[in-house]
Amino acid sequence: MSDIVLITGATSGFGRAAARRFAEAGWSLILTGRRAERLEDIEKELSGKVPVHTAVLDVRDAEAVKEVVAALPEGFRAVKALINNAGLALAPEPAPKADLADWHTMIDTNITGLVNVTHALLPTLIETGAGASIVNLGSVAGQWPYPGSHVYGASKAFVQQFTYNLRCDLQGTGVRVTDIAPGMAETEFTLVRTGGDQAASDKLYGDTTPLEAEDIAELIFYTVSLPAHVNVNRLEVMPTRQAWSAFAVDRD
Ligand SMILES: NC(=O)C1=CN([C@@H]2O[C@H](COP(=O)(O)OP(=O)(O)OC[C@H]3O[C@@H](n4cnc5c(N)ncnc54)[C@H](OP(=O)(O)O)[C@@H]3O)[C@@H](O)[C@H]2O)C=CC1
Ligand SMILES: O=CCS(=O)(=O)O
Repeated sequence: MSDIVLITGATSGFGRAAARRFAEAGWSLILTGRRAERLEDIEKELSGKVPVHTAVLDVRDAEAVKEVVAALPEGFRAVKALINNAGLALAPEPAPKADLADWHTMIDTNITGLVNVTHALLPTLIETGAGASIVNLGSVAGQWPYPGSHVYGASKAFVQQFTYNLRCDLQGTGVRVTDIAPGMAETEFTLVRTGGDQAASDKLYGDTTPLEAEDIAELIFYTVSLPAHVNVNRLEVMPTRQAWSAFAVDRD
Protein backbone atom coordinates (compact mmCIF):
# COMPACT_ATOMS: atom_id res chain seq x y z
CA MET A 1 0.00 0.00 0.00
CA SER A 2 1.28 3.49 -0.80
CA ASP A 3 2.12 6.08 1.82
CA ILE A 4 -0.61 8.62 2.60
CA VAL A 5 -0.22 12.39 2.95
CA LEU A 6 -2.85 14.89 4.08
CA ILE A 7 -2.28 18.42 2.79
CA THR A 8 -4.29 21.42 3.99
CA GLY A 9 -4.66 24.31 1.56
CA ALA A 10 -4.08 22.10 -1.48
CA THR A 11 -6.05 24.40 -3.80
CA SER A 12 -3.20 26.82 -4.51
CA GLY A 13 0.47 27.67 -4.07
CA PHE A 14 2.66 25.43 -1.91
CA GLY A 15 -0.15 23.00 -1.08
CA ARG A 16 -1.06 22.33 -4.70
CA ALA A 17 2.60 22.03 -5.71
CA ALA A 18 3.17 19.62 -2.81
CA ALA A 19 0.20 17.51 -3.97
CA ARG A 20 1.85 17.22 -7.38
CA ARG A 21 5.25 16.38 -5.85
CA PHE A 22 3.86 13.65 -3.60
CA ALA A 23 1.83 12.25 -6.51
CA GLU A 24 4.99 12.05 -8.60
CA ALA A 25 6.46 9.85 -5.86
CA GLY A 26 3.37 7.61 -5.75
CA TRP A 27 1.85 8.75 -2.45
CA SER A 28 -1.93 8.59 -1.90
CA LEU A 29 -3.31 12.09 -1.41
CA ILE A 30 -5.86 13.59 0.96
CA LEU A 31 -6.35 17.13 -0.29
CA THR A 32 -8.31 19.82 1.53
CA GLY A 33 -9.21 23.46 1.09
CA ARG A 34 -12.29 25.65 1.03
CA ARG A 35 -12.65 25.99 -2.76
CA ALA A 36 -14.51 22.92 -4.05
CA GLU A 37 -13.89 23.65 -7.73
CA ARG A 38 -10.15 23.88 -7.23
CA LEU A 39 -10.21 20.57 -5.35
CA GLU A 40 -12.11 18.98 -8.24
CA ASP A 41 -9.50 20.30 -10.68
CA ILE A 42 -6.54 18.91 -8.75
CA GLU A 43 -8.34 15.61 -8.19
CA LYS A 44 -8.98 15.35 -11.95
CA GLU A 45 -5.35 16.15 -12.65
CA LEU A 46 -3.82 13.64 -10.23
CA SER A 47 -6.30 10.80 -9.72
CA GLY A 48 -5.09 9.05 -12.88
CA LYS A 49 -1.69 8.67 -11.20
CA VAL A 50 -2.44 7.99 -7.53
CA PRO A 51 -5.46 7.51 -5.22
CA VAL A 52 -6.88 10.95 -4.32
CA HIS A 53 -9.45 11.82 -1.67
CA THR A 54 -10.62 15.44 -1.42
CA ALA A 55 -12.58 17.19 1.31
CA VAL A 56 -13.87 20.75 1.36
CA LEU A 57 -12.63 21.96 4.71
CA ASP A 58 -12.21 25.23 6.52
CA VAL A 59 -9.47 24.46 9.04
CA ARG A 60 -10.89 27.07 11.44
CA ASP A 61 -13.87 24.79 12.11
CA ALA A 62 -12.70 22.25 14.71
CA GLU A 63 -15.83 20.10 14.40
CA ALA A 64 -15.56 19.96 10.62
CA VAL A 65 -11.90 18.98 10.92
CA LYS A 66 -12.80 16.10 13.27
CA GLU A 67 -15.58 14.97 10.91
CA VAL A 68 -13.30 14.96 7.86
CA VAL A 69 -10.69 12.91 9.71
CA ALA A 70 -13.31 10.49 11.10
CA ALA A 71 -14.81 10.05 7.62
CA LEU A 72 -11.57 9.21 5.82
CA PRO A 73 -12.36 6.29 3.51
CA GLU A 74 -10.68 2.90 3.62
CA GLY A 75 -7.25 3.24 2.05
CA PHE A 76 -6.78 6.82 3.30
CA ARG A 77 -6.77 6.28 7.06
CA ALA A 78 -3.17 5.42 7.93
CA VAL A 79 -1.85 8.93 7.32
CA LYS A 80 1.95 9.08 7.34
CA ALA A 81 2.50 12.78 6.68
CA LEU A 82 0.47 15.82 7.64
CA ILE A 83 1.33 19.03 5.80
CA ASN A 84 -0.14 21.94 7.77
CA ASN A 85 0.01 24.42 4.93
CA ALA A 86 -3.33 26.29 4.96
CA GLY A 87 -2.71 29.86 5.99
CA LEU A 88 -2.83 33.46 4.98
CA ALA A 89 -1.74 37.01 5.62
CA LEU A 90 -4.17 39.93 5.56
CA ALA A 91 -3.95 43.63 6.34
CA PRO A 92 -0.58 44.65 4.85
CA GLU A 93 -0.97 48.14 6.35
CA PRO A 94 0.68 49.05 9.70
CA ALA A 95 -0.97 47.82 12.91
CA PRO A 96 -2.87 51.04 13.79
CA LYS A 97 -4.64 50.89 10.42
CA ALA A 98 -5.36 47.15 10.40
CA ASP A 99 -8.87 45.76 10.87
CA LEU A 100 -9.38 43.73 14.02
CA ALA A 101 -11.41 41.24 11.97
CA ASP A 102 -8.36 40.58 9.76
CA TRP A 103 -6.22 39.96 12.84
CA HIS A 104 -8.77 37.45 14.09
CA THR A 105 -8.90 35.71 10.70
CA MET A 106 -5.12 35.25 10.70
CA ILE A 107 -5.12 33.90 14.25
CA ASP A 108 -8.09 31.63 13.52
CA THR A 109 -6.50 30.23 10.37
CA ASN A 110 -2.75 30.16 11.02
CA ILE A 111 -2.93 29.20 14.68
CA THR A 112 -6.33 27.72 15.55
CA GLY A 113 -6.69 25.97 12.19
CA LEU A 114 -3.25 24.41 12.37
CA VAL A 115 -3.88 23.28 15.94
CA ASN A 116 -7.30 21.83 15.00
CA VAL A 117 -5.87 19.65 12.24
CA THR A 118 -2.84 18.59 14.25
CA HIS A 119 -4.95 17.56 17.24
CA ALA A 120 -7.34 15.55 15.06
CA LEU A 121 -4.51 13.64 13.36
CA LEU A 122 -2.11 13.08 16.24
CA PRO A 123 -3.54 9.67 17.22
CA THR A 124 -3.23 8.44 13.63
CA LEU A 125 0.30 9.76 13.20
CA ILE A 126 1.39 8.21 16.49
CA GLU A 127 -0.11 4.91 15.37
CA THR A 128 1.87 5.19 12.13
CA GLY A 129 4.95 5.77 14.28
CA ALA A 130 8.48 5.70 12.90
CA GLY A 131 8.76 7.77 9.72
CA ALA A 132 5.55 9.74 10.27
CA SER A 133 5.85 13.51 9.82
CA ILE A 134 4.12 16.76 10.57
CA VAL A 135 5.34 19.63 8.42
CA ASN A 136 4.14 23.06 9.50
CA LEU A 137 4.36 26.04 7.16
CA GLY A 138 5.87 28.85 9.17
CA SER A 139 7.53 31.85 7.61
CA VAL A 140 10.58 34.07 7.85
CA ALA A 141 8.01 36.48 9.32
CA GLY A 142 7.90 34.26 12.40
CA GLN A 143 11.53 35.06 13.13
CA TRP A 144 12.22 38.46 11.60
CA PRO A 145 10.06 41.56 12.19
CA TYR A 146 9.05 43.94 9.42
CA PRO A 147 6.44 46.70 9.12
CA GLY A 148 2.96 45.39 8.35
CA SER A 149 3.71 41.90 9.63
CA HIS A 150 2.08 42.43 13.07
CA VAL A 151 -0.30 39.50 13.66
CA TYR A 152 0.83 37.51 10.60
CA GLY A 153 4.44 37.29 11.81
CA ALA A 154 3.31 36.61 15.35
CA SER A 155 1.10 33.76 14.15
CA LYS A 156 4.09 32.22 12.40
CA ALA A 157 6.20 32.60 15.55
CA PHE A 158 3.52 30.47 17.18
CA VAL A 159 3.98 27.88 14.42
CA GLN A 160 7.71 27.69 15.13
CA GLN A 161 7.32 27.30 18.90
CA PHE A 162 4.42 24.85 18.56
CA THR A 163 6.62 22.78 16.25
CA TYR A 164 9.43 22.66 18.82
CA ASN A 165 7.07 21.95 21.70
CA LEU A 166 5.34 19.17 19.77
CA ARG A 167 8.74 17.62 19.14
CA CYS A 168 9.28 17.39 22.89
CA ASP A 169 5.91 15.76 23.50
CA LEU A 170 6.24 13.36 20.56
CA GLN A 171 9.70 12.16 21.48
CA GLY A 172 9.63 8.38 21.59
CA THR A 173 6.69 8.07 19.19
CA GLY A 174 8.78 8.24 16.02
CA VAL A 175 6.69 11.17 14.72
CA ARG A 176 8.86 13.94 13.30
CA VAL A 177 7.88 17.61 13.33
CA THR A 178 9.29 20.34 11.11
CA ASP A 179 8.76 24.06 10.67
CA ILE A 180 9.47 25.13 7.08
CA ALA A 181 9.89 28.91 7.05
CA PRO A 182 9.96 30.37 3.54
CA GLY A 183 10.71 33.92 2.52
CA MET A 184 9.17 35.59 -0.51
CA ALA A 185 7.47 33.07 -2.77
CA GLU A 186 5.22 33.80 -5.71
CA THR A 187 1.82 32.21 -5.11
CA GLU A 188 -1.64 33.69 -4.50
CA PHE A 189 -0.36 34.80 -1.07
CA THR A 190 0.03 38.51 -1.93
CA LEU A 191 -3.21 38.58 -3.89
CA VAL A 192 -4.97 37.36 -0.74
CA ARG A 193 -2.99 39.68 1.53
CA THR A 194 -3.89 42.76 -0.52
CA GLY A 195 -7.55 41.84 -0.99
CA GLY A 196 -7.10 40.92 -4.66
CA ASP A 197 -4.70 43.62 -5.84
CA GLN A 198 -3.06 41.91 -8.83
CA ALA A 199 -0.89 44.96 -9.59
CA ALA A 200 0.53 44.93 -6.05
CA SER A 201 1.27 41.23 -6.35
CA ASP A 202 2.92 41.64 -9.76
CA LYS A 203 4.99 44.55 -8.41
CA LEU A 204 6.23 42.59 -5.39
CA TYR A 205 7.35 39.61 -7.43
CA GLY A 206 8.47 41.59 -10.49
CA ASP A 207 12.08 42.51 -11.38
CA THR A 208 13.47 39.89 -9.00
CA THR A 209 13.48 36.11 -8.65
CA PRO A 210 11.13 34.95 -5.89
CA LEU A 211 10.86 31.39 -4.67
CA GLU A 212 8.39 29.27 -6.60
CA ALA A 213 5.74 27.01 -5.08
CA GLU A 214 7.65 24.04 -6.49
CA ASP A 215 10.78 25.02 -4.51
CA ILE A 216 8.87 24.72 -1.25
CA ALA A 217 7.07 21.56 -2.39
CA GLU A 218 10.47 19.98 -2.98
CA LEU A 219 11.63 20.92 0.53
CA ILE A 220 8.44 19.56 2.07
CA PHE A 221 8.89 16.30 0.20
CA TYR A 222 12.58 16.14 1.08
CA THR A 223 11.87 16.62 4.80
CA VAL A 224 9.28 13.87 4.83
CA SER A 225 11.40 11.49 2.73
CA LEU A 226 14.50 11.57 4.92
CA PRO A 227 15.31 8.38 6.85
CA ALA A 228 13.04 7.86 9.86
CA HIS A 229 15.81 8.71 12.33
CA VAL A 230 16.31 12.22 10.86
CA ASN A 231 14.19 15.17 12.07
CA VAL A 232 14.63 18.57 10.45
CA ASN A 233 13.54 20.97 13.19
CA ARG A 234 13.33 24.13 11.12
CA LEU A 235 14.20 25.02 7.56
CA GLU A 236 14.41 28.72 6.74
CA VAL A 237 14.68 29.44 3.04
CA MET A 238 14.78 32.67 1.06
CA PRO A 239 15.25 33.56 -2.58
CA THR A 240 18.93 34.21 -3.23
CA ARG A 241 17.97 37.77 -4.14
CA GLN A 242 16.24 38.43 -0.80
CA ALA A 243 18.05 39.35 2.44
CA TRP A 244 17.41 41.34 5.62
CA SER A 245 17.17 45.11 5.77
CA ALA A 246 18.85 47.59 8.09
CA PHE A 247 17.34 48.66 11.46
CA ALA A 248 14.91 51.55 11.06
CA VAL A 249 15.68 54.74 12.99
CA ASP A 250 13.14 57.47 13.67
CA ARG A 251 14.90 60.87 13.28
CA ASP A 252 13.90 64.47 13.94
N1 LIG B 1 4.00 32.77 -0.39
C1 LIG B 1 4.82 33.17 0.54
O1 LIG B 1 5.61 34.12 0.36
C2 LIG B 1 4.87 32.45 1.85
C3 LIG B 1 3.82 31.71 2.35
N2 LIG B 1 3.91 31.09 3.58
C4 LIG B 1 2.85 30.27 4.13
O2 LIG B 1 2.68 29.14 3.29
C5 LIG B 1 1.33 28.66 3.37
C6 LIG B 1 0.77 28.53 1.97
O3 LIG B 1 0.74 29.81 1.36
P1 LIG B 1 0.84 30.03 -0.20
O4 LIG B 1 0.81 28.76 -0.92
O5 LIG B 1 1.94 30.97 -0.43
O6 LIG B 1 -0.52 30.89 -0.42
P2 LIG B 1 -1.82 30.63 -1.32
O7 LIG B 1 -2.71 31.78 -1.03
O8 LIG B 1 -1.43 30.37 -2.72
O9 LIG B 1 -2.43 29.30 -0.68
C7 LIG B 1 -3.01 29.29 0.58
C8 LIG B 1 -3.81 28.02 0.77
O10 LIG B 1 -4.38 28.05 2.09
C9 LIG B 1 -5.74 27.70 1.99
N3 LIG B 1 -6.51 28.30 3.08
C10 LIG B 1 -6.53 29.60 3.48
N4 LIG B 1 -7.41 29.75 4.49
C11 LIG B 1 -7.94 28.52 4.73
C12 LIG B 1 -8.90 28.03 5.64
N5 LIG B 1 -9.51 28.82 6.54
N6 LIG B 1 -9.21 26.71 5.62
C13 LIG B 1 -8.61 25.90 4.74
N7 LIG B 1 -7.70 26.30 3.84
C14 LIG B 1 -7.38 27.60 3.84
C15 LIG B 1 -6.19 28.20 0.62
O11 LIG B 1 -7.25 27.41 0.15
P3 LIG B 1 -8.78 27.89 0.04
O12 LIG B 1 -8.78 29.36 -0.21
O13 LIG B 1 -9.33 27.08 -1.08
O14 LIG B 1 -9.35 27.50 1.35
C16 LIG B 1 -4.95 27.91 -0.22
O15 LIG B 1 -4.99 26.61 -0.72
C17 LIG B 1 0.60 29.66 4.26
O16 LIG B 1 0.55 29.13 5.56
C18 LIG B 1 1.48 30.91 4.22
O17 LIG B 1 1.34 31.69 5.38
C19 LIG B 1 5.06 31.18 4.32
C20 LIG B 1 6.11 31.91 3.88
C21 LIG B 1 6.12 32.56 2.60
O1 LIG C 1 5.25 34.52 4.88
C1 LIG C 1 5.49 35.14 3.86
C2 LIG C 1 6.76 35.73 3.57
S1 LIG C 1 6.75 37.36 3.98
O2 LIG C 1 5.75 38.08 3.14
O3 LIG C 1 6.41 37.55 5.41
O4 LIG C 1 8.13 37.86 3.72
